[in-house]
Amino acid sequence: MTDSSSIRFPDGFLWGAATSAYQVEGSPLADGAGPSNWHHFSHQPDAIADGGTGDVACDHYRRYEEDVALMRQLGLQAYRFSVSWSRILPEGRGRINPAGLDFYRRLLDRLLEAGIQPCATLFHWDLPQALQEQGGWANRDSANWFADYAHILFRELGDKVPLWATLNEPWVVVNDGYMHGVHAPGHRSLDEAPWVAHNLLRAHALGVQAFRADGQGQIGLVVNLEPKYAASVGPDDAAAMSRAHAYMNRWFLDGVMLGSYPDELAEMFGQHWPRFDLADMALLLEPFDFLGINYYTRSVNRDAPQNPPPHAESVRQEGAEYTEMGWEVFPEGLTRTLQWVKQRYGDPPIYITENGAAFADPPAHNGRVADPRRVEYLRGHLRAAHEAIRLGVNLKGYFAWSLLDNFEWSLGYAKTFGLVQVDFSSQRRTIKDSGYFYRDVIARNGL
Ligand SMILES: OC[C@@H]1[C@@H](O)[C@H](O)[C@@H](O)c2nc(CNc3ccccc3)cn21
Repeated sequence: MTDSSSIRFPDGFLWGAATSAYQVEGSPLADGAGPSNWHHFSHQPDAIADGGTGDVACDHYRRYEEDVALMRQLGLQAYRFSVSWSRILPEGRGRINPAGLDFYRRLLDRLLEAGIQPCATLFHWDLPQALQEQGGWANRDSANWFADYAHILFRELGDKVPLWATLNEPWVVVNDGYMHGVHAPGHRSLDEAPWVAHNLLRAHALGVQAFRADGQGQIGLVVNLEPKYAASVGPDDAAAMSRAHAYMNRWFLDGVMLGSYPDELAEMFGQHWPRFDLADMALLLEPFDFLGINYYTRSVNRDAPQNPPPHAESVRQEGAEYTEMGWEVFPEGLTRTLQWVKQRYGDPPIYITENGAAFADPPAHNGRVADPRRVEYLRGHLRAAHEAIRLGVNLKGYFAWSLLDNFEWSLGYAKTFGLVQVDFSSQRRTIKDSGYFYRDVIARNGL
């Protein structure tokens, strides 16, 4: 039963949609750009479910003006995108590629002309391959490479970007790229993973310091959070839930908000968990302006001692609705997560920087794409976000994931999250029913 009571968000609440460079741009080597580790990884045999790569994607590098026009049609107030590091610095550091900067200047100018606020993420997983070959995030120098890159963007683009994010979801880089090997660079190393996490957070902190010296506007960190539940009332499953919570939700936020890592991590990594310098942990506390939270689902966990950290596995819930990603539709988890962040980390300003769902959409017919499940997913999560505001959470805005159907990393192009359908054979865009629903939400500033 859909709750039909109308709700209104606070005046000035920011409504946007999000993408990332490697998932939408295509033209990965155009105009002097260097290869990223995702360009390298996606071209490895069997790395991507459907054999897809980011070589073309949504062709956004060339069609960005058409896509900004779509954003205007949707009435977006903001657009969250990421900058391809290897377009700016083809070797990851040193020589700057002016054509790379020029692309983002053109995109920013079109956005500002359209009255759309840019929200730029510096790193959304696509590390220059040249730096990956020097150890990537496992190399302690990576934090300095990132700070130098950030400094260039703040200097060259800073007058056009009011909202910056340093990193998108460091947890996924560690978990998928270094623990399970299903994302670039495809490593499986209990020794590398803790150092990669630490260097990512050092990079974030040095990036914020660079911003304080050269930037304008506000800067934040984007993390993915999932509320963890126990599959049973037994102690083993309760402990598994606690480990899973520490591993996904607390690892990075405790690091940058509390200056320490959860004790459970040293316990679950054992001899693989390093001793971190106190000076490093003090650096991590560099204050930033907002927290970006990416919310999609919850997970229900049971003990799984045979698994790598967190020695837990998720349990499918009978009777629950699931998306094409196998993620339970659980909007109440968003309210709970936002409240948890408020209470644990001192009520920071928060943007929901990603929320959305992959469903099997029908092909466009007569200029329409019926995606009722996505409409209901968005409706339910917007209600949950509003409930969090009612409970006192300092929620400043919401970005739907995603503006466009796009390259879903190791899953290729089969999983579609867009408010706008992309026919990848013709590159034709069609606004889905969920896009028109979201347009009306923005126009009403509510439901
Ligand atoms: O999977 C949908 C999106 C993805 O396209 C974005 O690039 C990325 O920022 C993103 N993060 C999540 C949520 N976190 C997550 C959890 C487990 C594995 C992978 C991602 C979902 N998504």
